[in-house]
Amino acid sequence: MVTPATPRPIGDVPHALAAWPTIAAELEHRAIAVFLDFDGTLSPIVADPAAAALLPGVQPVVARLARQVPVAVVSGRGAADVAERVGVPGIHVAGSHGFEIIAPDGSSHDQPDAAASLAALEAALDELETAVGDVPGVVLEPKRFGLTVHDRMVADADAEAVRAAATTTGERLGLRVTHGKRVTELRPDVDWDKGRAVRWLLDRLGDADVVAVYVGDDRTDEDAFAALGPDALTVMVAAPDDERMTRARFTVADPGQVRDLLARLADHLDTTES
Ligand SMILES: O=P(O)(O)OC[C@H]1O[C@H](O[C@H]2O[C@H](CO)[C@@H](O)[C@H](O)[C@H]2O)[C@H](O)[C@@H](O)[C@@H]1O
Repeated sequence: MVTPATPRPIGDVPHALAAWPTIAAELEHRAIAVFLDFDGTLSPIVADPAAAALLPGVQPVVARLARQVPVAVVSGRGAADVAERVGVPGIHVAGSHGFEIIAPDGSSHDQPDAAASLAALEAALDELETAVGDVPGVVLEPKRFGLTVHDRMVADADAEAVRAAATTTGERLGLRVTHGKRVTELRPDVDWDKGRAVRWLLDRLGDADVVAVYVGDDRTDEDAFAALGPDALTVMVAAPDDERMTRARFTVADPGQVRDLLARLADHLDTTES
């Protein structure tokens, strides 16, 4: 059982690139597995969720890492959607916040209790199409095991009503409702999240001593930081003046610094033996 690290203000968390010598020493001669969030981590946040794409230079470094160590992308997006956007073969992809996992050989694993919520998710989509589908700027993004209601492109005057409608509908249908970066997310109300998915993947890698490197930017990534505990190399993507709390051990400011950190990790793996 892992004891989660204690949350602290993001501004108090050391910067991963400044702390690189310490990190490199910690990783020396250790087996590593890399877990990466997508939106806000590998891909800059943009207004239209359909337009999100890897930051230039990220794909080659993720591909390079995937040739060195196990790599998984862990996203709130649907697994097929995020796999296509990342476009790197040989990696695991955990989509719908970890409810659907695609292995490098293409085989897939759905969290077994999630299917019971498929009817509720369909009903939520129908209801919200009627209730808020015509509000200018609203984007409804259904995934295999989730529904995201986006309000980033909605006028400020309407955004709260959109969030309230999504919350009310989700709760009435027995779904779990969470709020992220200008999104209301509906998913199965099952004891499963990115943290459980990452631990599930680690169990299958078959090396109890592997060090998990996890990089993410949002509340759902905090579930992974908590599940991995203080021995993992957890990195929060956030500006130093961000007022949130995090359980991550390090920060970087943006996806450009994520790319730089991953490149350092790949260089390190080239020069050391695990
Ligand atoms: O776990 P993640 O990979 O970070 O996915 C979380 C949600 O990210 C996406 O929405 C966010 O990014 C959009 C594109 O930059 C942005 O428009 C939106 O405001 C953000 O919340 C994605 O569209 C969702 O499905 C994910 O659940």
